[in-house]
Amino acid sequence: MTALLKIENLAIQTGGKPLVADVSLSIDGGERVGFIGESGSGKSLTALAAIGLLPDTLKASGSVLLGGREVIGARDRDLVPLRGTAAAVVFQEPLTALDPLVKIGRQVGEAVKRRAKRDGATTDKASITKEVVALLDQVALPEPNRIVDAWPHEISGGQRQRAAIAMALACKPKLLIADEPTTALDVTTQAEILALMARLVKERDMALLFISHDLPVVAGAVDRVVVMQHGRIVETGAVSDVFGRPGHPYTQSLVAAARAFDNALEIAR
Ligand SMILES: Nc1ncnc2c1ncn2[C@@H]1O[C@H](COP(=O)(O)OP(=O)(O)OP(=O)(O)O)[C@@H](O)[C@H]1O
Repeated sequence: MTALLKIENLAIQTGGKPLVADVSLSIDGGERVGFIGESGSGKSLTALAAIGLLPDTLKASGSVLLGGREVIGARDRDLVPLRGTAAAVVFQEPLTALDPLVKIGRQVGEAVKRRAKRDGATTDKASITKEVVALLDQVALPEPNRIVDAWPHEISGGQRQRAAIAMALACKPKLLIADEPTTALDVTTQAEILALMARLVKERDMALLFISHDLPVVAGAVDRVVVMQHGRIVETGAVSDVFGRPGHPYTQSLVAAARAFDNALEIAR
């Protein structure tokens, strides 16, 4: 089977300074992979490189095959058809994806329309609206008919993240990249969004690249984990192996910190 995403020897630099080095990683259809590591370890840059969204000031080398197409060095217009279809991204802050000046229904509708055009399906207003409402319903937004007409600031942070997920799903991506999708949310909402993503990934048989610095969150969301430190992969393997018997000192410290936190909660109970 061809991998959905195959990264080989990825390096990212700025003005000669290495930010990411020697990253190789492959994700097959339906696989759920977690990226874990401290802030600044290169997780987001690796994910952006995977879909060709690195800022122009950064230089990438190596190879990134997304849906069988080389991303590094490709022209942006050649990558546009891959984005949303081969892979779609959900960012930490939903307003990265949502335009604050455009109503939710119209934004999700634009994404649905792009998909319909690509598939040669009808793009009349009634069918687009119907699909938008169905998508908002799938991400469990209450009263989707009202939310269609809402501005982003009129709904909660958790609801905005649900709307951003609906937009990401509109093009039926094979791989969903979630970059700290719950970090900006309160704990209860975090749990709801994680449960939603787990359900959608399963129902739609998508692969998942889940980026987080929160070890318990990653452990619950994926099967395989990649640990990054200082721009390099230091350990990779099945969640149960890496977190159960961490080999690298950095992973050991992450696991120890998560255990200490768990114990503190236990004592407080
Ligand atoms: N546009 C940029 N120009 C220069 N350096 C950058 C740029 N974007 C990120 N960096 C640097 O690259 C390194 C890796 O950043 P990256 O955002 O990938 O980390 P991360 O692991 O995703 O962290 P976080 O969890 O905080 O998002 C950091 O040192 C960061 O400061």
